Amino acid sequence: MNQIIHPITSIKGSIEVPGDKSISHRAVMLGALSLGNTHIHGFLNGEDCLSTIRVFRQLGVEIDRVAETSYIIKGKGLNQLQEPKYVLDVGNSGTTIRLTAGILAGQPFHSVLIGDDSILKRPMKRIKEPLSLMGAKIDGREEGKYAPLSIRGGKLKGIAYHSPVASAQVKSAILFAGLFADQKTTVIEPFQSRDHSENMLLQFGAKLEKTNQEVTIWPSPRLEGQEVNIPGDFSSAAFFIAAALLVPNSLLRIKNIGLNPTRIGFLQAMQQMNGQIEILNLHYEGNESVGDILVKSSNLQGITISGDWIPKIIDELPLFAVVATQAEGITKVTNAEELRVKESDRISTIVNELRQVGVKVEELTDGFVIEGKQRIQGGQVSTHGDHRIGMAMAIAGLIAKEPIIIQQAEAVNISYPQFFEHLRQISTIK
Ligand SMILES: O=C(O)C1=C[C@@H](OP(=O)(O)O)[C@@H](O)[C@H](O)C1
Ligand SMILES: C=C(OP(=O)(O)O)C(=O)O
Repeated sequence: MNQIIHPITSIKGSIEVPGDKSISHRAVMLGALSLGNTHIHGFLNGEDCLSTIRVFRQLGVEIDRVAETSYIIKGKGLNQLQEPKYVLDVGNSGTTIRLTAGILAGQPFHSVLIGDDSILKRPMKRIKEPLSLMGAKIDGREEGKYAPLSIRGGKLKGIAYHSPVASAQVKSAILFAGLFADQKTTVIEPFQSRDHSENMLLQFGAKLEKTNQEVTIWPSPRLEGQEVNIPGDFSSAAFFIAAALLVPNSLLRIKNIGLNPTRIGFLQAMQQMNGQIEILNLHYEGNESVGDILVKSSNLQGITISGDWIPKIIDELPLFAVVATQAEGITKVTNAEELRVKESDRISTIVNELRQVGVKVEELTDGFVIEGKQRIQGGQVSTHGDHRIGMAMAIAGLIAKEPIIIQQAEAVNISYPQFFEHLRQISTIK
């Protein structure tokens, strides 16, 4: 499907975005492992989270949709998942395959995880290694480098693991496996990654201790079903933050957004670049901070981002590249080599798609450099099947000279099916 994005004159009004993708996955998984029912409100009905529901249904969990974004998960407890008859297909979702692998590592049965062409290229050694050290038998294509993954789980040993990457998916897979271990399990990260798993494990009654870069979990006798109210996804809100900052005469309120400090590196970057952004109505929902974001059009200044900032802005970096084209001076991102192993190689994809619409970008092995205040031309681009590339290029289209046509635009259904409709609602067209 092609989607045409026309230049607009302003962004106005207020908007709510769908539920947080990371939290939606985890609510299904921990709900499945708990005793009693888990009521989820504000679930993201994007393809990735629907893949998680499908996989856990195949593991014998009853999951009922009771309203548009509300589900009841009828928990099986830690030890009653069923051996699946068929392979488990995670679609496009890295979070589903890696976190589910952690849970399956603790199950006394065999299972196979597969996914789409993009999943088959994403690195799996990063979870195979620690889960194998814990005692699970895991194999995959090219000596365990890639899915399909075959897992024979069982009784696990607690380990202390220094993860070579700052990845919440790796950390969460190990912590979930740690629920089934014989003693405590510790994960140490080079930089802190998002901590939704830790927050939710605590909410469901697990024994866990954390500092910024180190988390320890103890094996659990049981988890208890919970009420989970999922806030809007900051990573989805980020597209509208960028739109309101870049399009002149804009004022936008984005309501009920998750503002977990490990997720809002993009917000901090925009503020450091002189973006006029206010947080209103800040409060806690479960263990997560939530609030409204008020954004005004702004004159942005270039900045440099690297190191511990990267995990906190990781999914917003393609969008950050689009914003950088409009900032005064030079914007530079380094240490972001993880971008190359996402749904697409997000460094080369965003660099190439921006070049398609006339932007000059320097590609680095671990990031990019963009000199700002460039005029974006119109033209044809493609998502390359990557939802975040599609939405980032749509924001470029709002401020381009001519319309931008986005090919394979259906990719946005992975994390934000209503994205184009919502964008239209807040846009004033020329
Ligand atoms: O745990 C999660 O929910 C996620 C972790 C991040 O991936 P990594 O763990 O690979 O960094 C992020 O890019 C992804 O969108 C969601
Ligand atoms: C990288 C992403 O997700 P996942 O790893 O779950 O496929 C993303 O949503 O940008």
